[in-house]
Amino acid sequence: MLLQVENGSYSYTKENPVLQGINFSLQEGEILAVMGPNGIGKTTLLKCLMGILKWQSGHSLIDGQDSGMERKKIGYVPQAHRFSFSYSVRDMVVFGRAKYMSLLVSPGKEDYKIADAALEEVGIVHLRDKSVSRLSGGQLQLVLIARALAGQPCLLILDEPESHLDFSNQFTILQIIKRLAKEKGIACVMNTHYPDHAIRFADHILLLKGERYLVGRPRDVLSKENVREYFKMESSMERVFIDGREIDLFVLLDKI
Ligand SMILES: Nc1ncnc2c1ncn2[C@@H]1O[C@H](COP(=O)(O)OP(=O)(O)OP(=O)(O)O)[C@@H](O)[C@H]1O
Repeated sequence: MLLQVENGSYSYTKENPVLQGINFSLQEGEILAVMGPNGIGKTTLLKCLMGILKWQSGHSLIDGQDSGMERKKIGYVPQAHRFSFSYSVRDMVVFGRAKYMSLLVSPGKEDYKIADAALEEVGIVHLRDKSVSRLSGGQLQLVLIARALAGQPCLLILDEPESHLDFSNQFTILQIIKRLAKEKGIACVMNTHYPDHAIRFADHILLLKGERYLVGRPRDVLSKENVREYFKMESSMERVFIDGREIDLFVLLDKI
């Protein structure tokens, strides 16, 4: 078991508990999509997993060790907001090595080698010398994934990795995440607002709702009944065959 969360709870104020008694686990190479209405606690969960916020009860373990002690094993991919500074893509990616470097020490040959391999892994070697302030949103998202990869994580945490991207770039990013998970065995936890992305790319969904939550296979978690209860929407999921492929199609029908 790579990631294990046991009885995790967190609240910013006593009156409003955000996460209560969360339990789930993730194996190497598995993708967990975290879903739920706005303001329900998805980002808070990611922050607890990364140790930016401390669980108030319970804990999370990576490879059986407290995740606070294993922070180097976690790579974080924030949402892609434009940078105004003019680092090159390569320098930005080598920042992913910072956790292995002592203060005031510059990255060495080996760090650049690992950064270059990360650029290659996500297919952006051609952007290597470009300034990060001159990238499109999709390119920047790939740079942020490469930066996280340069840290050689076994757990990637991604905050809405496909937000602000056109549907083609959304697909590209999610395919890359899936490939990294399956080929390199990296476990991924990503927040998403898109049910069809979770169904297509995730192995499990964690659906949050106030004091409750559900965790399980996408098809089970996003059942008609659950979507009605958690999002107040009518929906339907159909299994279809297109070009010889079996695909679960999720459709939102109406607000209740
Ligand atoms: N620093 C903070 N202090 C107090 N309350 C906070 C703080 N950060 C978040 N909250 C509250 O905690 C709850 C969960 O916030 P969180 O950002 O985790 O939600 P979310 O599910 O990620 O939302 P969204 O889908 O809109 O991004 C919200 O009610 C929010 O107002």
